[in-house]
Amino acid sequence: MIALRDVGHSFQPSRWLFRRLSLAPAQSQITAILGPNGTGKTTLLRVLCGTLAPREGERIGSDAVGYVPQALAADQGLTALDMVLLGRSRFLGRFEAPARRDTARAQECLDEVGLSSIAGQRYDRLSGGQRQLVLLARALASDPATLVLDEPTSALDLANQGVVLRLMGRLSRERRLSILFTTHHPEHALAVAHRALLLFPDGIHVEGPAETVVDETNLARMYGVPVRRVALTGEDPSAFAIVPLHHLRKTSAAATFAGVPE
Ligand SMILES: Nc1ncnc2c1ncn2[C@@H]1O[C@H](COP(=O)(O)OP(=O)(O)OP(=O)(O)O)[C@@H](O)[C@H]1O
Repeated sequence: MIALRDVGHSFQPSRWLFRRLSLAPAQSQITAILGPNGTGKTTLLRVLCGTLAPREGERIGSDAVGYVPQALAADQGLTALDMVLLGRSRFLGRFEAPARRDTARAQECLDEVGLSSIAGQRYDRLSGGQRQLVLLARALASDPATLVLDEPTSALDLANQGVVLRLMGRLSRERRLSILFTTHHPEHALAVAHRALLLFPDGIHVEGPAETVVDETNLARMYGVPVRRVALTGEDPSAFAIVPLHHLRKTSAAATFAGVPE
């Protein structure tokens, strides 16, 4: 498995994004990473993947990590299936072409994210959400022990958010993958994650069972907005919504402008 011991990183002198951060994600465990914009979530994922050396501390382990970035520009002309096949590159020799089994595995992974019908379409012409799902399929095609996803639901509609959350649950249960993902949706963390890591704007972090640390107090402190966890009556007893109290009030200006009586 991959683990971090006492890592810290800063891009500017004496402005640490995080410090003394340790993580030891277990097999079959899902960890959600939450924090306001710019607190270092993507930076931490890069450290986890081994593509960025931390200023302090160490990354331990050499298992294969599948990384799903937020977005990726593609060479023109690559199809969705070509993109997923890139995930097989760690199994191929330097100038070796993918074998039939690699193509079959890539197709299987596209199917897993519900996109087998667009296998032949050009990746650079897909929608943002479709690209996000193709990148997830690419990571799966590398058959990783650890899957690291950067805001995997950010470009997805409500139904596809559910597809990805359910898929993460299934991969952790059935394939025993260790999964880490960043999100701006606390309810997604509570729905699927066993553990949660919260990055606060002052460089402090908290890690623990998701049910314990993703609470109203920590969310309000982290985002600087009061937050309520509201039970949804008439639903499953565990169904709830996380509601930020922005105290917004619409004016009637637009309706008046359009000549619509109030
Ligand atoms: N290569 C880099 N060089 C200099 N500064 C960087 C670099 N990469 C990120 N940063 C800075 O580090 C900080 C954290 O960036 P990061 O992308 O990790 O935040 P994040 O928590 O993922 O944000 P968001 O929620 O907006 O995606 C930001 O201030 C960003 O500008």
